[in-house]
Amino acid sequence: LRCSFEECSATAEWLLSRTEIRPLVGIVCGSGLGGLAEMLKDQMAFKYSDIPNFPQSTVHGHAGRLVFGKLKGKACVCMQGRFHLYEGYPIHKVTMPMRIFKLLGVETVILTNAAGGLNQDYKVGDIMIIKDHINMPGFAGNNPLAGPNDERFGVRFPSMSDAYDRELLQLAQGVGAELGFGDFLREGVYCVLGGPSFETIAECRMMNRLGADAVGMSTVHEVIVARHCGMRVFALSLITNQAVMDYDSQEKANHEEVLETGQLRAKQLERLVSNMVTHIEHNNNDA
Ligand SMILES: O=P(O)(O)O[C@@H]1C[C@H](O)[C@@H](CO)O1
Ligand SMILES: Nc1nc2[nH]cnc2c(=O)[nH]1
Repeated sequence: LRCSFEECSATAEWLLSRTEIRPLVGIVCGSGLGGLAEMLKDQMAFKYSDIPNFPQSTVHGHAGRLVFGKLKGKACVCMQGRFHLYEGYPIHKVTMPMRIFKLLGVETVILTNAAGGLNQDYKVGDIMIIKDHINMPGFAGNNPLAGPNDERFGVRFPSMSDAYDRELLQLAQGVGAELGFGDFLREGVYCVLGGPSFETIAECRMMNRLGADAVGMSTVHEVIVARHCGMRVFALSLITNQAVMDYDSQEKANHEEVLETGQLRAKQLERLVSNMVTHIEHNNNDA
């Protein structure tokens, strides 16, 4: 079976036998946002290539390491590099790390990504808290839960109307306001596409009309699998570029700009995430 319970358990046990850290929070770093992992203290890092059954990172800006450590005293695990559909991985491989998180004991997942801004009020450098998503590959049947369902992970038909935890969203708003980030902190809808080509002008206009505020190539698949197995989810997008909506514009989306904007806002993003982590409540606080 693809990414079966047994396969995921073997990977989780391999990791648990090599570190004493028992993470309650799992973090995923988006393009150019790998600095988040560097915040962890008492680090223990594994290269993806050394972890049994783990995919490899192939994208510039995604280091390919799983880092365990403490963030302000809280045990965390951080993916420094994620997997995308356009790398050629089947969708269940893209999301497999969420099941590993679950089997490591993670209760809360924090996902980050770099995204293009569709909302005309957004500026490059804005941080958008994701309140909901539009799953374009899902419309075409490409859902990470397609195939036989293993009840040990979750139910056949999981709800997605509560995908993004509202308490965590409130917490992020509060922490953001305390840090003085109000001017560039937003809340909106993220739309995922398969990539790797960036979208056309007509596609951007369409998504905007459909209610999307930002567009990207990740996160949603991971959210679905994380929710399926009962972890709480918080996600945010760094708006690294304005989606091109106008035929008179000479702008063109490019990955270099995405990584550069990541660097500009990295420190603020790290502060937002680390301050949030200190406030997250867990059922099991003995790790
Ligand atoms: O992993 P994320 O979603 O942050 O990466 C985005 C989407 C593409 O992988 C890349 C495009 O620049 O950034
Ligand atoms: N699809 C998509 N992904 C992105 N990641 C960062 N910027 C963009 C963008 O404009 N479009």
